[in-house]
Amino acid sequence: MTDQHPIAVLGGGSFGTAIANLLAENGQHVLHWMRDPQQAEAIRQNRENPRYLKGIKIHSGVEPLTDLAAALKACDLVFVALPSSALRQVLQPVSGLLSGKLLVSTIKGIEAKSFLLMSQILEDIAPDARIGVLSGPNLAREVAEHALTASVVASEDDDLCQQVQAALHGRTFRVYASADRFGVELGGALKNVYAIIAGMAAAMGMGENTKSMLITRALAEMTRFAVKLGANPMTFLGLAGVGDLIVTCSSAKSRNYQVGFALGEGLSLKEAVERLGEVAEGVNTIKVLKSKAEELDVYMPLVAGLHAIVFEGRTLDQVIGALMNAEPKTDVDFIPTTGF
Ligand SMILES: NC(=O)c1ccc[n+]([C@@H]2O[C@H](COP(=O)([O-])OP(=O)(O)OC[C@H]3O[C@@H](n4cnc5c(N)ncnc54)[C@H](O)[C@@H]3O)[C@@H](O)[C@H]2O)c1
Ligand SMILES: O=P(O)(O)OC[C@H](O)CO
Repeated sequence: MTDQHPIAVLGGGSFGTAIANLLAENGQHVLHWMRDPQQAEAIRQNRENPRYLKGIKIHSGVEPLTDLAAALKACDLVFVALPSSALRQVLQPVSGLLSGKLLVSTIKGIEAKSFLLMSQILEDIAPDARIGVLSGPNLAREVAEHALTASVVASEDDDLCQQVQAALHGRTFRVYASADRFGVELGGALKNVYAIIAGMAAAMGMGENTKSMLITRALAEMTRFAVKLGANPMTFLGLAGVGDLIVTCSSAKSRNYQVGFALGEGLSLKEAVERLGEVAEGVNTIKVLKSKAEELDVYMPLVAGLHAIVFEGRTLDQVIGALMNAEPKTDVDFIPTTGF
């Protein structure tokens, strides 16, 4: 199904560019909003976004533009691929144009002051909009290079899910639907923190057993936290939970993993972030998550350990020692005891 209207993608970084290209390859006319006029002009001229997706040809159906109001007025379906730190600042001033729109956040972050997820911020800014999220194991470069990929669109609004599936589903990109917007979105935000830890472990030369332990204990920890917030633990067994956790904790293409790798090599957080030069949402999530876990009294030793290394001056050896010597725990917290 081809939408009558163009589709807007907000954000000129790697994921916005990858999503814009996918939509255009599916026959959609895409208005790709970015703040940088030079970047928009370069894409218009050269059909490439060299800073964020070097070497990827941008489809002729993608129209880069810097007039946000024009993009929003022309489109009903809007994908939002901005850094979490920019969301309010970009969309609050144009909130009057968002009423009735289908707003789909691809942002994997948490607002520090409020602990709101990005689709909750969209609700706050645009109470009359229809809201969804897109999340899953979706490294932008691999999406753009047509690696076979699956994602999840999540919303209480079934029609929104169907419209997103119709627009994005293609030869190399498969979109599953979920009604659990909160769980899907929370999984995407939480896994970034564990990818930093996995990158650190890789830099220290740790083995495959260690990687597997980290990913599995990360899943236990994030699920425990999510359940405390009222989320459905089963969602964490899907693409946007364990699926995204695996890819981000395993791939040097992940920016969060790269930050962790740099920390493991001995760089400071500031140096690691500067060397990356792109968004690694997990960096901001560490503090927010640590304090929320304490407030809710949820046991999150990996988050606490990472926080201790990055913000409390503890060494990797001290934290690893404390983690390995901690009292043994139960493997799986949420085993149903009836119904089998
Ligand atoms: N890159 C991926 O593989 C990937 C995959 C899925 C989801 N995401 C999520 O998508 C979101 C965006 O990430 P990305 O990878 O595209 O980031 P990126 O680092 O590749 O690019 C960020 C973009 O945002 C723009 N930007 C920054 N501040 C802005 C502002 N105030 N106003 C307007 N534009 C601004 C930058 O100019 C840049 O174009 C993040 O939350 C990320 O977690 C990324
Ligand atoms: O590069 P990262 O670490 O932001 O991860 C990208 C995506 O979230 C992977 O699904």
